Amino acid sequence: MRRARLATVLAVVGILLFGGAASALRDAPPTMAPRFITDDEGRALLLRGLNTASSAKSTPDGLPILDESEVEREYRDMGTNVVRFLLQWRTVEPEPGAYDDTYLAKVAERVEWYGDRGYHVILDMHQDLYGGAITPEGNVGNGAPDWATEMEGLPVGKQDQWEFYYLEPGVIRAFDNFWGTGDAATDLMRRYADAWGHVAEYFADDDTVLGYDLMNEPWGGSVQATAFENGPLAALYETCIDRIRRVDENGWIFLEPQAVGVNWGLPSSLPVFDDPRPGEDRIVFAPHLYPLPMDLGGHYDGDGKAPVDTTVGWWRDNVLRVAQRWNAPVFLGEFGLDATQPGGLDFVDKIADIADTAGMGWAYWSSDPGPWGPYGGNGERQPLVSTLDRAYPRAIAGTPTLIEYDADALRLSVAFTSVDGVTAPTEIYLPDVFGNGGTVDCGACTVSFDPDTRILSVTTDPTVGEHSIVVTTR
Ligand SMILES: CN(C)c1ccc(C(=O)NC[C@H]2N[C@H](CO)[C@@H](O)[C@@H]2O)cc1
Repeated sequence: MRRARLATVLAVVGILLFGGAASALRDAPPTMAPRFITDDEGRALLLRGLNTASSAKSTPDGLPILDESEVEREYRDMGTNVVRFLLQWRTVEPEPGAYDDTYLAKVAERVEWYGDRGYHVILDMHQDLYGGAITPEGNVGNGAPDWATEMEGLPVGKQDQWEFYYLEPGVIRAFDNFWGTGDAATDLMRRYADAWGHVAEYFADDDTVLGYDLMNEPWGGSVQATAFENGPLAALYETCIDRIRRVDENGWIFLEPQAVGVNWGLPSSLPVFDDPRPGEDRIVFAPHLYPLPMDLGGHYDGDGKAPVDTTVGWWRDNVLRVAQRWNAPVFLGEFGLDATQPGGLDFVDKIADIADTAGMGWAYWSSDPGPWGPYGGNGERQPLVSTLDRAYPRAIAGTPTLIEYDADALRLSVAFTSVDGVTAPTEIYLPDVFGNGGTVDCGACTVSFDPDTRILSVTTDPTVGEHSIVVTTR
């Protein structure tokens, strides 16, 4: 088994190196996402937040272990403005065609906790390894309900590394039957899309729900890469978009590429999707980032930094190429690590800096207590809190052209071009260390600071084309 695993690793590394080299030979990508998610005032949103929460994968009710005081604490400590909130298909639709609105009401209650604090909520239909029914104990996979899990008696052998369950015959068959790429032509994809239609109808009028992340880290089973992304995955997304747009014309729709390869920096070949809504498309490219050198046990320190920097560079360029091809915003739905490992906080800083300059939103994986999260097992604040507590422009009154935060110098620089009809102020979150509103250089503008929310509002003249705002400590 060890030889097989080594072969797998070497094959993956080889694919990655080839993919990276190929990436380097392609046209230079843009330096910033071509579009941004916008709010009702037309401002460009820069979303910063957490995934809440992995615990939802295993709770009987499919809800994250969370109370309102933890939402309050997250805002007070880190000033975040988005949450990627995990849903489970198993609890949305516990029986075929029977939707659990009691569960959705509990989700809505939690959405309100965030909305009361100025957050946007992205609903993530989460899965890992298809669903709980892939093993008798139900403690390996999550997402799909048992009734939608058709393994046809194929085995799922015990694996000491969870990722290897994806290669087990029973898991592959479950995915193939979902995608309709196996022998059994099932209607599971349609049921999944109908479930999204129900969720979207339930939240269509909830202004706190920004949109819908259609499937977490899709896996094609026996169909992989371009054949998967351009085949069954594209078909699922098109069907879900249709169901959602029948009931919600305004929710943003977050589409993830396949996880394998793209999480590490290889290019996605997802096709361009049509959004039938009136007005501008509201489709967001929503990849995850987990550099392979770190997935293989490397740390972001010493000699370990260079290979991570290289693959993260490929990831950024390939993601921006898709964003350019789609003319879409980018939301990094997951990045994270054991932040207590050597270089862990430097890695988080690096990714947050890249997302700033590329105009990408992000949700850190995850809010769950433990070494990956901002709080420890006893709720104690960990160094990651300060790393995530960054100044950032939550909402920008135009098209951003520069977003840069120097965490050492404590200086935030924002530049943007005015957009007709956008007159609401640019809103900037400032950590405590900036003092009461910081020192603002913004030319002819007016500023106000709310010491409770720590939001600096900068009103600029919409008749002036270009604007620059630099904030330093008071
Ligand atoms: C083989 N396949 C399909 C695979 C392998 C590895 C990951 C992964 O590490 N994902 C990163 C994190 N994302 C999930 C939650 O979305 C976490 O459980 C993982 O740590 C995904 C898929």
